[in-house]
This record gives sequence, structure tokens and C-alpha cells, in this order.
Amino acid sequence: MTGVSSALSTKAHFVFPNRDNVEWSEEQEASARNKVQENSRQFVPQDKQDEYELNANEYWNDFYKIHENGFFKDRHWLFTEFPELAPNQNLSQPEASAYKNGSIRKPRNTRLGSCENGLCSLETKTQEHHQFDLMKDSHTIISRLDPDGEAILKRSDGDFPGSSATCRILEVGCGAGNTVFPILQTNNDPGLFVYCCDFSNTAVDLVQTNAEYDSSRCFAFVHDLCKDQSPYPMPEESLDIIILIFVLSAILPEKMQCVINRLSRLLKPGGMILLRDYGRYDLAQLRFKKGRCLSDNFYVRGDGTRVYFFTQDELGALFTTAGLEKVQNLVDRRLQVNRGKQVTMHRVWIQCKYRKPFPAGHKENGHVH
Ligand SMILES: C[S@@+](CC[C@H](N)C(=O)[O-])C[C@H]1O[C@@H](n2cnc3c(N)ncnc32)[C@H](O)[C@@H]1O
Repeated sequence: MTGVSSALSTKAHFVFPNRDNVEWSEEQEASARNKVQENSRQFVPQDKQDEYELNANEYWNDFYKIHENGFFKDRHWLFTEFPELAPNQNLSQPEASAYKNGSIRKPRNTRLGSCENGLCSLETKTQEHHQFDLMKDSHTIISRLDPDGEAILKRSDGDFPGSSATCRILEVGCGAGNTVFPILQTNNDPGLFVYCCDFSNTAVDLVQTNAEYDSSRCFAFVHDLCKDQSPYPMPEESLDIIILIFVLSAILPEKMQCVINRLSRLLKPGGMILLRDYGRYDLAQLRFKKGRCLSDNFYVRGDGTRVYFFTQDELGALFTTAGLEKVQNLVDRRLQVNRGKQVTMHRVWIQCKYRKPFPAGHKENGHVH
């Protein structure tokens, strides 16, 4: 697991300099390019590559059987980088916990969907009415497993898990829930409903059996992003936010465009995809040894899981081809210092926010799009 661990674990003894991008010198860039040329000299044989693709979910199942939810825990950056995930964090900490444990009730007739950035639709409902709708949602859904272990979701239009919510967030490739649970804890919008999926049924089990899993606010399901026919439990144009955190990089590059096209259809006009993923020449890419490369900038780790290293332009092209507009596309180059071992590590991550445009002629707050 060295690939994954070196890529994502950020233990306490790493000291993070401030967030400002670390400039790379030309020499450093050239040295990184040389390392990549060197480790990409020899590709993994095609029959072995086919096997990694065919059994991709099994490799991730094995990963979660070993690590359970011990990996990918550090989410200190989640709400600073993506304030859209909890735009209504306006309660003080003691108030927020009191609200969470039920000792404070929100006033009746609350104006729901308080997302300030306009992502969430506004609707007025009583708290009780809303709770009733959410309870109804969690009971009307019928799900069982098909032979591949994917949930078969029965729904009719207007009746799907979270159908009465005013703000819907989907995390794809959710793993053990290390993004979903912080969102549920931090975002106190009573109109919020969070979906999350992964093609590893071991990961989805970890989410569903977590003590914090609350089926009136959350729906976790098994789903392979690369299977075109695999259903989503919500209709098109129903989501406010879709989150992809270190997941697109795990997918065969040829399949990425279809995945993004399909996800973009699930977004409401004005809804956004938020992505954070590995950037070209990240330390994890430079550390691969010869013989692990599958195709340009795509590698297989020792445990059979795969990883791609993106440029900003590649991600921009994927999103704009799917009809989305850029809100943010930045490269985050960081220097991590392990003082104990006196090692410096250059990390490269890319962060994107792409929005689905409103149809031409659509009026919002008096402005015509
Ligand atoms: C590096 S992990 C990141 C997990 C999680 N997003 C996080 O940051 O904690 C990549 C995740 O993507 C999932 N994944 C990879 N390919 C997938 C696919 N085709 N469909 C659904 N999930 C996939 C894996 O099972 C794994 O949980």
C-alpha cells in the first residue's frame, strides 16, 4: 500500500507550510519529467491490465478489508477548500452540537435550503412536514442486490430517496465515508440529503454500519461509475453538488469522459462538481518503479489499485466537454516536511469546481442567462 499511503496519509508530524503554491524551478520540473520517462519505459502486459480493469472493485474490496476506515481520514482541508459543502455553518460550536444531539430545535417554518451561494433551491416548509418527508423517503425506497452486488433501486419519478430534500449532495467513490460523515456533522441545513456510492461493497458496508449513518439524511449504495447501465437512485437534474475526491484518478482514462458526462446530467442547472485529485509529477507518481506503468501517467500500485496523475488542462477538457463551465481549476503544489526524518516531499494536487450552466433565457434574480 505504499502508493496510497504515501499519497494521502498526512500524519501529525508533517508540518504544512501555508497554502501558497510552492514554485517549482525548471530544474525540478525537468528532474520530475525524467523520473516519469524512466518509470514509464515499460508498460504492464495487456492481459494483466485487462485483469486489473475486470476486477478493479475486488482490489478495492481487499483494500477496505485490510484498512477499514483507517485511511484517508485527514479532512482538515475539506471545508476550507469547498465551503459550498457547508455554506450554512453559522451556529457556534456549542449550538451546533446541541442541535445535532437534539437539545435545540430549529424554529418552525424555517426557510429551508439556506445555501447562500444559490446552489440550493429555496422552499418554505415546516420542520415537521420536512422530517415526515424524509422518513417517507427512507421507507419507500426498495433496494436489493443484483448478481454483481449493485443495488437495484425501484423508484418512480418524484419518489426517490431524498426526493423532498432541498439540497442534495452526491459523493462518488466515497470509500469508508471520510467525506460524507464530516458533511453530515457540519452542514446543519435541515433540507440537506447526502448520497454516496462506491463500487466496493466492503466500503459501502463500512459506511452503512457506521454509528453515524442516518438513513433519514443519507443514502449509501453500491455503484460502478464505469457501468453505463448502472442506475442512479435520483433523477437527472436533481443534484446541487457532486463530489469526486481522489476517485477519477482510479478510473481507466478512456472511461473518464463517459463518467463525467453522465454525472453532469445529474446536476441541476447551477449545480457544481467539486474535484480534488492527483496532479502530474506528484511525489506518488515519481516514486513508482519501472514495471508499474499501465499507460501514460497511469499506474498500478502493489495492491492492484490504480492511479492517474492529471494536468489542469486534461481535467478542464473533461468537464467542458460535458457542458460544464469553469468556476475554479487550480494546481496546489505543496512542500511537506517530515522534520523527524528530515525529508521534504513535493505534493501536487489539482482542485476543480465546474458548474452546469442555466439554459439560455433562464431568469434568476431578474438576470437573464
Ligand atoms: C483513493 S480512494 C478515495 C476514497 C474517498 N473518495 C476518500 O477520499 O476518502 C478511491 C475510491 O474510488 C472508488 N472507485 C474506484 N473506481 C470506482 C468506480 N469505477 N466506481 C465507483 N467507485 C470507484 C474506490 O473503491 C475507492 O473507494
